[in-house]
Formats: sequence, structure tokens, C-alpha cells
Amino acid sequence: MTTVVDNEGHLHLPTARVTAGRLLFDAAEGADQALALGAFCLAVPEDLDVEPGLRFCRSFYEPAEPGTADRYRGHREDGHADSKLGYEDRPDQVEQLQLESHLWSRYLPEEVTALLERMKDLTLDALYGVFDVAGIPEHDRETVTGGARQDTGLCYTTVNHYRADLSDRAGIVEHSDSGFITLICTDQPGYEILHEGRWRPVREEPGHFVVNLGDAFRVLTRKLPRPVTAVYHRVPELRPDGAAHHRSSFTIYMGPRYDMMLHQYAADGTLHEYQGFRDFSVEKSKKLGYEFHSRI
Ligand SMILES: O=C(O)CCC(=O)C(=O)O
Ligand SMILES: [Fe+2]
Repeated sequence: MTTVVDNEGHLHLPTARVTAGRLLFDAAEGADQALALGAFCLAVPEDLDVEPGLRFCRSFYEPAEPGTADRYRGHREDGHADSKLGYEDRPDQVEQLQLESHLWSRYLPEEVTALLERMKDLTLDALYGVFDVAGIPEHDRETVTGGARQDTGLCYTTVNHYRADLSDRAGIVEHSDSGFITLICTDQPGYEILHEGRWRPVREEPGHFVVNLGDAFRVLTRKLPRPVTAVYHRVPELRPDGAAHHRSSFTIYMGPRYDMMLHQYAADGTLHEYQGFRDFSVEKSKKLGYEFHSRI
């Protein structure tokens, strides 16, 4: 395998693209590296403009303007009553809005919804590409995802506003994502990965999203010949004296529904139920010392 850490200590993720619905890695060893790292870079399609998403990241927390229906603002106060996720002021620098995909058109600006829908299709193609590489048989994929292709799994967006003026805390604390896959769009560096026991800043690949693989994938493939890593990642504290005062990111997450079982292959390749995904998530939140979503 080619080296993934450069002279400055930056981690280079393998790069890939989706062409006609298929995930293709740019280098021969890219797919293996992606499974081992639990992360890769995915080209932003040429005709996709991510600007409405970044604009939303920079305004969703602003108070709504009375008498207007500007859905770019006002999400701190909005209870998002139909969502089981919603707005959260976290103990790190991030304030976060999480909304399930079926609620995007209700709560978000039209152009943000359109962008997220396209990113969702891309994430689904990437997920199926990783299933191919990891050797997950086609006939099991709907079972383990709860019907990702039929839109009956869990898909949501996370919108992150990193507040550099909140000091003495991480940007976002170290964690793995709980589902299968997360597609991340951000406006500046800061994303780090725990690689061979050391935190490494990830080198920016212009024109690419970052893709994370998560716990549901790790559990599923742990005993298979090509196990998938659930990548441990974080963003360290942002300083208010930095060039940019705030950092923005938004993501598409796909995982099992909370009422589903996680699955795991035995070494002989047979598929078994592992643990309820809600129980798994509650246990994980206890270990990491945070509150699990109160509405789930
Ligand atoms: O902002 C980033 O680069 C990462 C965000 C993240 O890890 C998350 O939303 O789970
Ligand atoms: Fe994450």
C-alpha cells in the first residue's frame, strides 16, 4: 500500500468518485485503504453546488426575522416537533441541527432540500459501493440497512456550527459515527482521524466530500476477511483568532432505524442478529458520557 501519512504528518485519504451510480476508487489500493481507515474522499459531482448548504450552516442559528418565512434562520428556537432529533446545543463548540430526510422539505429552504436529496443519492451509491468492496451479498443489503434503497432505513442531515468564541473545549469531541456511512461537506480544515494511535489532520482534497464509515459497518463485518473500521474522528478546538471565526459542516448520515437490529456475519459467512440498534446507541452514549436523544 502507498504511504498515507505525508512529511507534515497529514493523512491522505484515498479518493473515489461515483460514475453512473457506481463507486470507483482512483487508485488500485484505494478500496482496501478505505475499509482499513474507515474513511475516503468522494468527488463532488461537477454540477452540484454545495453553497446553499454552507449558507444554511452559517445562518440556521440566527433568530428568525419577525414577519418573514426565511427558513435559513430561526432553527435554535424552533422545536422541530415532527423530528425525533432536532436542535442541540452541545457541550463542545458545536451547535447542531439534525433532521430526518422525510422532514427536509418541511423545515428547510427548498434549495437546501434539493442539495441534500442529491447528496443522499450519492451517499446511497457510495454505501452500495462499499458493500461491494466489503463482500456484503446483495440479498442481505436491504435486511441490514432496513431498506436504504426503499427509503425505509434511517437517513438524516447533521448541520454543524462550530463556535470559536467558546473556549476550553473541543470543536467536536472524538467519536465514531453510529451508522453505516456519513458524507461530510465542510468549509475549512480541522477534521482529524485517529490513525495507528495518533491523531492526524486529514489533508483537504479540493472538490471532494469526506466519507466516514461507522459502527454498524464495523459490527457487521468484524469477523469477515475484509473488516470495516469505524473511524474515530474529531475536530480540535477552534481559536477565535484564526482566519475564520466559525467553522461549518453538514452531513448526510445513513444507518439502521433505532427499532431495528444490528447484524453481524459469523466467520462462516452466515448473517446473525447482533443487538438492537437503540440499545447499542444508548450503551454507547453512556460510555461516552452524553445524553441519548430524549425523543427516541
Ligand atoms: O465537521 C466535521 O468535519 C465532522 C462532523 C462530524 O464528525 C459529525 O457531524 O459527526
Ligand atoms: Fe462524526
